[in-house]
Amino acid sequence: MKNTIGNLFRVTLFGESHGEAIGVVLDGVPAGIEIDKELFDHQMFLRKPKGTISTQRREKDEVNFVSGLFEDKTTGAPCCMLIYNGDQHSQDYLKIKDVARPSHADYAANVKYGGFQDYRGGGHFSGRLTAPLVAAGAIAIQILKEKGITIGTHVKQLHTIVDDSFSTEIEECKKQIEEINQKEFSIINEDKKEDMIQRIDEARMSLDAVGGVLETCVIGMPAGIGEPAFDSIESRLSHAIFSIGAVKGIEFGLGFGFKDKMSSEVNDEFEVIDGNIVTKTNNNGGINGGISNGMPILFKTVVKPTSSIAKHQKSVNFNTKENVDLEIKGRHDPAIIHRARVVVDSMAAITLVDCLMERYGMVWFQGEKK
Ligand SMILES: Cc1cc2nc3c(=O)[nH]c(=O)nc-3n(C[C@H](O)[C@H](O)[C@H](O)COP(=O)(O)O)c2cc1C
Ligand SMILES: C=C(O[C@@H]1CC(C(=O)O)=C[C@@H](OP(=O)(O)O)[C@H]1O)C(=O)O
Repeated sequence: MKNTIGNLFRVTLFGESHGEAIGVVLDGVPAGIEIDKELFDHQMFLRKPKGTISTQRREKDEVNFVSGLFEDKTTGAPCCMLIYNGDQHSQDYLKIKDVARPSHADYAANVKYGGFQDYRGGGHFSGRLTAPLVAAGAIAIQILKEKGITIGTHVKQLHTIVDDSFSTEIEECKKQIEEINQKEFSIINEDKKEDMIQRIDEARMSLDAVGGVLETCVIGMPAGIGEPAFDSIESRLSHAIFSIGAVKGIEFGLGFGFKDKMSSEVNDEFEVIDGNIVTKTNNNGGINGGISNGMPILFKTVVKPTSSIAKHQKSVNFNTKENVDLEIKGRHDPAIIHRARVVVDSMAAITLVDCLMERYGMVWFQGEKK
């Protein structure tokens, strides 16, 4: 299994949804950082399921720092964060242990691990594993914040309901990011919120699920970060964002919208404002040649509808090789997208800290000497 991402700021993910615990080891954490407890707890809170629009599994998601923290500050040693599981209903999975849930990882994992994988709750493939990613991401977000870099993600589209986009005016966009980062349901145009929540509830009541599109903006990223070709910021971010279950697509800036445009319509022309080089538009999402150009980094992520739905489906028993009728019991998210938004922020932050470290070194982030 490949469970580590990052070059200098490295995240190793472990655990299973119905095992004793899940967690991360975060290596390359600069020393002397005092964890902002309020920000940390807030990030964990944003991922937690609430109400009827999320899974009914209720975990405490308390993060235990096992190492790397001394007298409230990071020591520079690997930071191991552990989250105990407590609300598993493993019997829900016993009956379907050899049946592939359509669009989930069961069949593929069974082939790869020869049936030894923990099938309960999707095991290591569960969305539950995003809790430790958010814990690691909270530290990355704090590190970026201290350097004036902010990240925000909102539900741009839920099924067919569309939210406004981030403002093209940087100060206004910064304000929007601050606002959405406080919201449990991340949306720019509040008038759309009830419709979206209702759509998720309708999906749940009809034993179905919905997906959508997240839009992410990073402001304050300095120009000149990233590498050409293989380690472009686009590839690094994509690698990280695709580690989130249910993500099926990502586009930067105008992305697929470039397909029917003329260059003269979409080229980002440069200009100098108050001595700073900026672009008039940002169709390239703040990245040229794989390297940041100082404009906001903009990308969209498609999150598919949750695969485990209660509606009757056709599948197979991969042991007996028989066709079977499947009705999934259990406590699943009728939509993932509103919880995934903070996971996207987290994975983006982890990636960008890593990219910044490669350019400026770890000392750039280190706390004041005692
Ligand atoms: C926060 C979060 C919650 C999720 N909840 C569920 C769930 O309740 N039921 C489910 O079938 N999939 C859920 N998923 C998605 C699965 O983890 C994912 O579909 C599965 O691992 C297969 O990966 P793939 O969809 O990327 O192919 C969730 C994902 C995330 C990020
Ligand atoms: C528990 C969480 O999400 C889980 C993600 C998940 C999946 O298949 O990804 C399936 C469900 O697990 P279970 O069937 O054990 O209730 C969700 O509840 C969480 O995110 O904390």
